[in-house]
Amino acid sequence: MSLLTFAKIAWAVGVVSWYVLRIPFERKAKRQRVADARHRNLREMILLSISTLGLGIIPAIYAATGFPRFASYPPTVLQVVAGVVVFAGSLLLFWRTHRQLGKYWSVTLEIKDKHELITSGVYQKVRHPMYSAFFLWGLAQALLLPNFIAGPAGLIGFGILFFFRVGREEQMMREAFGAEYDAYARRTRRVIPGIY
Ligand SMILES: C[S@@+](CC[C@H](N)C(=O)[O-])C[C@H]1O[C@@H](n2cnc3c(N)ncnc32)[C@H](O)[C@@H]1O
Repeated sequence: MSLLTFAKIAWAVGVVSWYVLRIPFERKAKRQRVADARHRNLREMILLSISTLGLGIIPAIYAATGFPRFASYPPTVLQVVAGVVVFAGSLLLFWRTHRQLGKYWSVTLEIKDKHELITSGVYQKVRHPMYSAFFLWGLAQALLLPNFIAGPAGLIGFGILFFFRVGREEQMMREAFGAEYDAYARRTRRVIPGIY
């Protein structure tokens, strides 16, 4: 098997693992009644579509067909090994964030019935560890797919979702939790502990 084929398979295994890992949490979260869905709107759907394009559709087309071929370059062993390690770290972080958010998790922005603010564990130092995990996934994609378009598409697609969503998510949390969220925001960063 060539290094390129191995890298593409590693990327696909990572994506499928993420999908499978999420199934039980998705079921659990769906059972919880939604108290505030004001922020679940067309803008959110467009942002989610852009993210899916970058993290799923563009790399899947590249992995299956090699398109766009002109933007491809030969991968190195170090790059592929780093990609596998980063994807594994991303999946571990996903699992931990899902376990901690539990029934309060949602794909879009919403507040559940009797929603509680989680501030411990992976939520102790950063307010958006699940988004940190998505950025790690994007980085793993850039390392595993040696193509100047399909590789960075995940970081760009998810980056657009993140930067247009994060302020609104924090505003929604502030409205729901008031001073408790303000205090939490003061002692944490968004996605990188101690930095941002
Ligand atoms: C896709 S999840 C992402 C959560 C968080 N931004 C993260 O990156 O870990 C979005 C939902 O999680 C919920 N949420 C976000 N931060 C939370 C927290 N610290 N405690 C409880 N629920 C939270 C919000 O209700 C939001 O609709």
